[in-house]
Amino acid sequence: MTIGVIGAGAWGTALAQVLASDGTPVLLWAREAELVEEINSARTNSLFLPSARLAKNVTATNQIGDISDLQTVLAVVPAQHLARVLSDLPDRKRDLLLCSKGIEAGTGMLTGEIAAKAAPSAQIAVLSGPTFAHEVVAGLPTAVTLACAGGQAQWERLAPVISRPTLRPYYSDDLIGAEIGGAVKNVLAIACGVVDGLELGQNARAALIARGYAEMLRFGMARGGRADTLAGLCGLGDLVLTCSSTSSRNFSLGKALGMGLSSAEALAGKNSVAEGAHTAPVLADIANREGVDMPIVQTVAALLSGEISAREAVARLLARPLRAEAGRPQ
Ligand SMILES: NC(=O)c1ccc[n+]([C@@H]2O[C@H](COP(=O)([O-])OP(=O)(O)OC[C@H]3O[C@@H](n4cnc5c(N)ncnc54)[C@H](O)[C@@H]3O)[C@@H](O)[C@H]2O)c1
Ligand SMILES: O=P(O)(O)OC[C@H](O)CO
Repeated sequence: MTIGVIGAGAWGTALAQVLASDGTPVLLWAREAELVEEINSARTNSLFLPSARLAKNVTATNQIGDISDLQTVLAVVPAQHLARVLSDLPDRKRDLLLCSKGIEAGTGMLTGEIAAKAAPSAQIAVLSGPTFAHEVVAGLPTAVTLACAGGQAQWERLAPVISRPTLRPYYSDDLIGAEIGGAVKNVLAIACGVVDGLELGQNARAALIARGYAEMLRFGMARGGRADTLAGLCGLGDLVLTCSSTSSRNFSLGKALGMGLSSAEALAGKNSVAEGAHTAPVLADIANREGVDMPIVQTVAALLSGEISAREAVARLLARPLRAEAGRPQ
């Protein structure tokens, strides 16, 4: 059974390759015509994942209609483009796995809400977790959360289709928790990158991870997600990964901000996406509106907009009133 993958960025390419590693045919939709040609002839993706060497059972196409009849489709385009791209895919009853991590600017929609609108006949699942694409494509062991809207029945259908010796999914039925973990950790990784850029030390980074996790939990639970989901691969697991490495585009963006660049300077000329830069302002707005205390997220949004400098961002967080660590803010 052929698996469809929409989006040939780093993550779509890595997923296509790992799924093809047992001989399964994979059809990969790339937006860039020259990339289709490169994947099908040279079996590489020099634009988004230069380390990848793709199996011959990965076929690229520029026509999203070619994916139409496939029963299992992974959507791996940046969250800001998901609605547009899905609107080009004929709506069918199928399993649609959402693999991007972000909140749509303007609407504040999570990827599941975007997909429910654009692909109402599909049964949705969210695949998320600590997953650097270059490690997955190299065949290194990786575990993810697979949150299934269709519950156990969908999981039993999808688990054998998605699992591979180096890709281990864990079942969840909490789509909101899985989506929020992935979206919020990107913003927190920017904050941790700032700490690195300013050379503030590892104590500060660990403090940001722990206090950031408290923000992720508050927001996730306010939106109906569960704490045990956010304690798992798609929440804490991904937070720790992304906050610890310059392999993360979000962490690297934060590091550049910490070193004194503006967000425009730090993002200039990049063809890869740092989702946290798009998610931070909309997440900060939603948190404000809904009264969810998210000081780190608010500070990252202010830094990205140029309202404050990196040093002012740190000073702002350190000057907050003292409070209890656990429970609701007083
Ligand atoms: N790279 C990773 O390691 C990784 C891992 C897990 C999840 N993700 C998530 O996967 C999603 C895709 O990220 P990526 O790393 O594959 O992307 P990328 O940064 O490697 O590439 C950018 C992607 O955006 C697409 N794009 C650019 N403009 C577009 C437009 N107007 N319409 C549609 N598509 C457009 C490009 O075709 C390309 O596929 C993001 O939400 C990201 O957070 C990435
Ligand atoms: O490079 P980043 O910051 O987009 O992170 C990639 C993945 O989401 C890590 O799980």
